[in-house]
Amino acid sequence: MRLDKTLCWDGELTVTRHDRETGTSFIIRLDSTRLGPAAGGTRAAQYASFGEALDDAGRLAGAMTLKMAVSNLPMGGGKSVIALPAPRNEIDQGTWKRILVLHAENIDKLGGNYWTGPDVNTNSSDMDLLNDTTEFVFGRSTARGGAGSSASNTSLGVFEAMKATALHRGLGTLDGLTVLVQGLGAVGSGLAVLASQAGARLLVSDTDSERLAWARQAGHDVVEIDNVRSTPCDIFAPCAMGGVIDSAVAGELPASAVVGAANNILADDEAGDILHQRGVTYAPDFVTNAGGAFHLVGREVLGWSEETVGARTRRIGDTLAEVYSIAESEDIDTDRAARILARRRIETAGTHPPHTRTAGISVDPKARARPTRSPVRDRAR
Ligand SMILES: NC(=O)c1ccc[n+]([C@@H]2O[C@H](COP(=O)([O-])OP(=O)(O)OC[C@H]3O[C@@H](n4cnc5c(N)ncnc54)[C@H](O)[C@@H]3O)[C@@H](O)[C@H]2O)c1
Repeated sequence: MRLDKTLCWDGELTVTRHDRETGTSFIIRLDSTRLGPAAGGTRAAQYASFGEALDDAGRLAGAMTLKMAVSNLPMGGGKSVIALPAPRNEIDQGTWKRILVLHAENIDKLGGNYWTGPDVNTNSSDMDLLNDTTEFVFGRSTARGGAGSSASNTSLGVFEAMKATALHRGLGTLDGLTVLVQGLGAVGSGLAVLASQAGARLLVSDTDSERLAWARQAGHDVVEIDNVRSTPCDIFAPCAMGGVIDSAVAGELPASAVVGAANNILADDEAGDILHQRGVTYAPDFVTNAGGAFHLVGREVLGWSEETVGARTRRIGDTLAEVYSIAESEDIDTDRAARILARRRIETAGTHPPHTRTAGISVDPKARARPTRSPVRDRAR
């Protein structure tokens, strides 16, 4: 039998559904539940084909497995993709609500083996709506018992990663170093404040003029968008979007280290290797930006206190030290080293038997709002 490449994905489970009324396709992929229930956001986007949407869900679910494992979170990796019939901003409120209710039904049927949160084109209000139907949701609004924005904790984690990387690279503390932050959004602006308080000189870049005005007022120097990757600095911090370092950029980047919040900073496999050959220390993004997961999953799924979330986030520097040690001893790039560390943690963990996974992570019932309405459960009654 000849199978399409997208169907030969070797994760644990793929769930798909199509809604003829709205023309929407739903995909949930569970890459691994070895460490606990799979967790990963819900991405809503238009795709050229169903295969492309399946591939995206699989790739993103795999990245979540690595992020959870390397961060020692008792969760696996999964991801949802909602393949929309039109751009998100052209979908009316009624249609969007129907789409979310159907998605929530799909999640609920997985019985706690998959938890979701916000991602591209979904936000905390959407998570509240999902939570009307299923309890397996994090990233809800504070009014609904959610943990609120994860951005400031992500900034803290990236800051810890930056300090650890500067030390590892022989640059000492951040005091006096030049840090270039690309993207002054929720995470980048918080990072800029922390790095500046630690004595770093800030270079910043953004497409938004209001954010640049804020930066100028704070005394930071602005770099033109097109010059970001050719401006010399000690630490380059991509905090806008992924794919900013391809092999060509890696070969020329005038920085000693790269430490940012953006997901998938490296555009291709060679980029990490080239940075390694050139002695540019790259802090793998799925290690540095885990503060967001600690905040949302920690508070809303695992029932952690704010103190525990903070303590776990400050240990991101220790995880990076382990990654750097593996990279040095095996003479490999740091991205590969982080994947090795994640896989070691997955392989040494016991397999969770089915139906005990949710119990195994001690979900705090007080931290959870029961769904007000569950079409799936209501039908079962
Ligand atoms: N928020 C979190 O907790 C979290 C957690 C993990 C990873 N991340 C990742 O970190 C990154 C930043 O997240 P955020 O929540 O701050 O997003 P955000 O949307 O608040 O900020 C992004 C900023 O980048 C700017 N920008 C866009 N294109 C740009 C460009 N070409 N050059 C310079 N600036 C540009 C935007 O104007 C905006 O200010 C994203 O890639 C996100 O996926 C965020």
